[in-house]
Amino acid sequence: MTTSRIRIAFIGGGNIARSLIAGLIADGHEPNALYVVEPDDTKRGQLVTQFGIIALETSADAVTSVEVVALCVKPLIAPVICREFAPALLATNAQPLFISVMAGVTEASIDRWIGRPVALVRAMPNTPSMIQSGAIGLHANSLVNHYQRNLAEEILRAGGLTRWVENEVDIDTVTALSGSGPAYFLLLMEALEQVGIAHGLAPETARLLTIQTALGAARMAFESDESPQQLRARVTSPGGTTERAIGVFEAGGLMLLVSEAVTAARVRAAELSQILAEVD
Ligand SMILES: NC(=O)C1=CN([C@@H]2O[C@H](COP(=O)(O)OP(=O)(O)OC[C@H]3O[C@@H](n4cnc5c(N)ncnc54)[C@H](OP(=O)(O)O)[C@@H]3O)[C@@H](O)[C@H]2O)C=CC1
Ligand SMILES: O=C(O)[C@@H]1CCC=N1
Repeated sequence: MTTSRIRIAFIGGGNIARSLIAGLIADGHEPNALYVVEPDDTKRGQLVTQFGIIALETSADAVTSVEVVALCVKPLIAPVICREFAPALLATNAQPLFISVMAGVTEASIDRWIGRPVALVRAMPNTPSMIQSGAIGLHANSLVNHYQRNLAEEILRAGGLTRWVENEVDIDTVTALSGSGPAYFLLLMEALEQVGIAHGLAPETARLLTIQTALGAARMAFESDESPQQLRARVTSPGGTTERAIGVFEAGGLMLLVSEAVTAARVRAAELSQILAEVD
């Protein structure tokens, strides 16, 4: 079977599932091989209309008839959904590959809620996967075979760039860096746009200049062999305007602030793991 016909069931049809579904379809995946389990009637209807995929109300049928189950619900309802489909899974010989995108939900917790160890890849995508520009960290447990590892990578690559990490705990760092990362860059863009407007630019001009600057900086960093630091030095003329602005960022402790913010996100991922480790 070609990968484009592999049956994948998404449990939860929210932001991140939609990003991945959009990426897969843009990459040529057959919509009628994609299932989404979503309790809300209106959302189910929208998913069918938008993507032409198959929407189901409950997960039990889906998990026993697909090759891949993608767990895309909020971390705190992970125990509920695993327990919802576990009896159906345990009653059959179905051995789907599980892909979990849930922040802070450990492989051990998922095994415990399902009631037996399963082949599981933890993936940490981000919302730019919607336009195939995602950054996605992956970790496989010991039950994932070579074929499933390649399959998981191929599925997630439809959303953007993929990188495997060595240890499961590294997924918390990926979550804090690139999972949440689009929000950090967008926050800076919000700030630049607002200050442009405050200094008299037309709102549309401030927004477009900000967006294009972010895009240009990202593309330059992506396409160049030089580091962001080296590229930054080329914008920063001695005695010029950039140097003055960078001085203000440095005096305000930007590097430390970024470090504290990313560490806080990582700590939150670990907290979620801890809270959920206590749920049977
Ligand atoms: N958003 C992001 O940038 C990223 C998110 N993640 C992870 O992805 C996961 C999903 O996040 P996100 O997509 O933003 O969240 P959303 O709230 O957008 O999506 C979750 C979806 O699950 C649905 N749902 C609730 N209960 C059930 C159930 N019993 N069975 C099936 N579906 C159910 C919700 O429906 P309803 O709203 O009707 O309750 C909702 O549509 C999270 O675990 C998060 O950690 C990972 C990387 C990035
Ligand atoms: O904020 C969150 O918890 C999720 C995980 C990474 C991005 N969004």
